[in-house]
Amino acid sequence: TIALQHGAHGVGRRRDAAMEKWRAYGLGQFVHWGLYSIPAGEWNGKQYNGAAEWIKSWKEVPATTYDSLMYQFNPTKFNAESWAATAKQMGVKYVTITTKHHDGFCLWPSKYTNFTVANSPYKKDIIGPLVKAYDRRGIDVILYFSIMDWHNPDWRYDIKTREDSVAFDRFKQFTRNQLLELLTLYPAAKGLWFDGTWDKSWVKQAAFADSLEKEMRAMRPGLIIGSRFRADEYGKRHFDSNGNMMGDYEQGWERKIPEKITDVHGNDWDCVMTVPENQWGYSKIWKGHIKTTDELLEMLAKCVSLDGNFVLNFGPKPDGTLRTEELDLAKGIGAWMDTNSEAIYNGEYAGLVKQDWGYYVKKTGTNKIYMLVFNVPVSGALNVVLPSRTAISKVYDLGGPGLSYVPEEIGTSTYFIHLKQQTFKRPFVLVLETADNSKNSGAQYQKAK
Ligand SMILES: C[C@@H]1N[C@@H](C(=O)NCc2ccccc2)[C@H](O)[C@@H]1O
Repeated sequence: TIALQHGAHGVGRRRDAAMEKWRAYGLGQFVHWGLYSIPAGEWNGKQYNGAAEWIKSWKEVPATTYDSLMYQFNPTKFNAESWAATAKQMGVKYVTITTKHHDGFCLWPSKYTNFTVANSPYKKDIIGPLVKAYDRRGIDVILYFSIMDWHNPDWRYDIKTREDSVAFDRFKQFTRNQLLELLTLYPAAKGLWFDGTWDKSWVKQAAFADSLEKEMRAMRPGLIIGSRFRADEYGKRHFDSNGNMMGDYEQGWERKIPEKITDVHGNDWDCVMTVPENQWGYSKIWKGHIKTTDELLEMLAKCVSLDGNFVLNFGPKPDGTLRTEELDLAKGIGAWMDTNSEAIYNGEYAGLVKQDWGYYVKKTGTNKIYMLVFNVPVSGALNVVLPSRTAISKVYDLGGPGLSYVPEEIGTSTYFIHLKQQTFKRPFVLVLETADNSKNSGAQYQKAK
């Protein structure tokens, strides 16, 4: 191993209560809201092809003109309680909310810049009411913060000159001030989701970022910070020069999901996902494929089956309301969660051979295994292979009370579960209870029917 001054602070998973709770969330909500929600991917009647929250970087958009959008920010229909109620009904256990995106506009009245809600027609703090509304419903709040800040004149993409260095030192103090301000103003926040940390200027700040991370953790014991915050002194991000993960969970899964368990290296992680292909902020026109409820449920199942959390993004409208498509998805996911959420919450990798019919989730600390079924085989028989010396002791359908199954043993710890109906409209969950059958030598196979 390489001697590192600013590498990972620990090896392996955090075992404290705060992180155990984070690990158990399963389903989360992301909220991207800010000045970019006003143009919503369009400028002077022309569509911007990139992500709506990046429109300030579009050559057609003069930065100062973009910044004057602050004088139009007046979400008269904003109601934190209704956003939180929608999230509660959807079944999310945590929410990640943008406090400041790359454009530099702050949704809280920061005293370190004028580019905040305080100087908009709306005037009021947005973050405070959101933290309160979600927190009192038992939904933990994580604050998203972009290090990259296109509004602050001291921001640099790289540090080449003495002047760059002097300016960026001011920027680092500004960043530290804002982060300590957020932790002070919103003590209920359980974590920080950092973004905009890939440019050389920040990657070179291993020492500063390391001490800032330590300072924030000291200020808020249990604080959860992901792998995207800081690099080690060799510029290594997410995993340090010894291959140890930075931070408490891997933050590399942006709009993508790991395929197999070895892709996650035994770490905690979350996948953040957009409903359209690549729009986080509100975009007037959603181009390309819009994910359906069942697609999103399958992504959720896949993430939880591989030891991760699935975080679905919402991009509220400039008036503060949620768009219909997102409300409908929240309702559809919520309806499925009403019946099946026990297969999602406190779920972990079951360690079983992956089958085509769907995903296994093991209930942490139990021998209960859930089968989340998305693809019913034409045979109607779901194959289950358990570790040798393990048997199925019980199988029942989470959705159909009283619907239970007698598995057919077709080999050592190998079974078919014969479904009783052919067509299913929605993904469904079977619950497996297993037992150790090591005492049975040469188990008697059920005669094939
Ligand atoms: C959570 C999303 N991250 C912002 C972004 O700039 N992503 C670009 C990116 C894509 C993949 C790895 C790092 C950065 C997007 O604008 C969203 O805020």
